[in-house]
Amino acid sequence: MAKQLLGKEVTAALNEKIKAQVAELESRGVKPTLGIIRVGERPDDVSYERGATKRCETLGVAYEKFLLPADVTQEELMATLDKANKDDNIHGILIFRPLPKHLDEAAVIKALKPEKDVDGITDGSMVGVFAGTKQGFPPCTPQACMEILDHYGIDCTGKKAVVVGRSLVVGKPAAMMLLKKNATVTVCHTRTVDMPSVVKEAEIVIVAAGRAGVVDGSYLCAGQTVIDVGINVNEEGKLCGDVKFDEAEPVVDAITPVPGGVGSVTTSVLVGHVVEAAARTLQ
Ligand SMILES: NC(=O)C1=CN([C@@H]2O[C@H](COP(=O)(O)OP(=O)(O)OC[C@H]3O[C@@H](n4cnc5c(N)ncnc54)[C@H](OP(=O)(O)O)[C@@H]3O)[C@@H](O)[C@H]2O)C=CC1
Ligand SMILES: Nc1nc(=O)c2c([nH]1)NC[C@@H]1CN(c3ccc(C(=O)N[C@@H](CCC(=O)O)C(=O)O)cc3)C=[N+]21
Repeated sequence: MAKQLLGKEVTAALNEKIKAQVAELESRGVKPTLGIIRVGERPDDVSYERGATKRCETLGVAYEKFLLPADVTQEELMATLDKANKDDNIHGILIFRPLPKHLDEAAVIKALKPEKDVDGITDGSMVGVFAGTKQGFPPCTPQACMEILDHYGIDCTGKKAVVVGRSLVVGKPAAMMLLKKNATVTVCHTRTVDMPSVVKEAEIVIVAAGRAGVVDGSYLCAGQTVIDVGINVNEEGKLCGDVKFDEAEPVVDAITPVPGGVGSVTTSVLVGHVVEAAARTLQ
């Protein structure tokens, strides 16, 4: 039976640190505040927003929502972003993605102030992850994966790691972060040949494909740590990951559940970035 790597154990430690920083900032007259820009009502945007705002509330961080209709024009969206960029009382900005197809996402990302890029989507933040320099913030989800590994003392040095997925939000930055931790990293995607044997070779597996059950028991073996990033809704309307948990759990050493794993750590990391962005304005 695998050890379960629980988000709430990881967030407990993170949250204490964040609360202390919030108290310190408040004593200096700063209330850390997150600006949330949401276009339309996509269910996964709404559920991420719910998780993020709840986390803000429990940690004493304020938030302001900018809700725009799904058919908003590029000009209106840019004007909203400009307002949030210029507002000194907003320290971090979260823009849900992907944006509806009629909008120019690249132009929106370009316009976001790097200091407020708490979700790590600007080019500057990416350079930070890839070159190891400190600008912007690392994307929250892959950072949450690293927080889980760190919290449970899972050392990556010299280990074989596989990342399933190569998106700019999760897969690619996760691979860079594992590399920084001295793992030997392989990245799988839809064109990978014989994925089961590639994944089976790894000691650390991060799965971010966005397909329920894409990794089953045939990919896994004893000795592995599995981090399941996927958030999918199954036929019964329940949240489930990209890994077949029932097949993985009896086999591997350690695994994150969905829900209760990466997702809950992601929101703490996000709020931590807002607090850090607020602190940087005082430096
Ligand atoms: N826990 C959290 O906080 C968060 C969770 N998520 C979840 O993580 C998952 C991934 O998100 P995201 O990276 O944005 O998704 P994308 O759809 O942008 O990327 C998915 C990646 O997985 C690869 N992939 C898809 N299917 C397969 C397959 N059958 N075999 C191998 N590779 C495959 C794709 O390959 P190719 O490039 O070849 O198409 C692509 O690189 C989603 O379930 C999302 O909901 C996302 C953000 C935050
Ligand atoms: N710029 C941007 N960054 C994102 O990271 C991003 C995005 N846009 N658009 C939408 C997707 C989807 N996504 C979710 C994250 C958590 C839950 C979720 O359900 N979280 C639960 C916990 C789930 C669990 O415990 O695993 C919670 O926080 O309470 C859902 C969806 C982020 N995304």
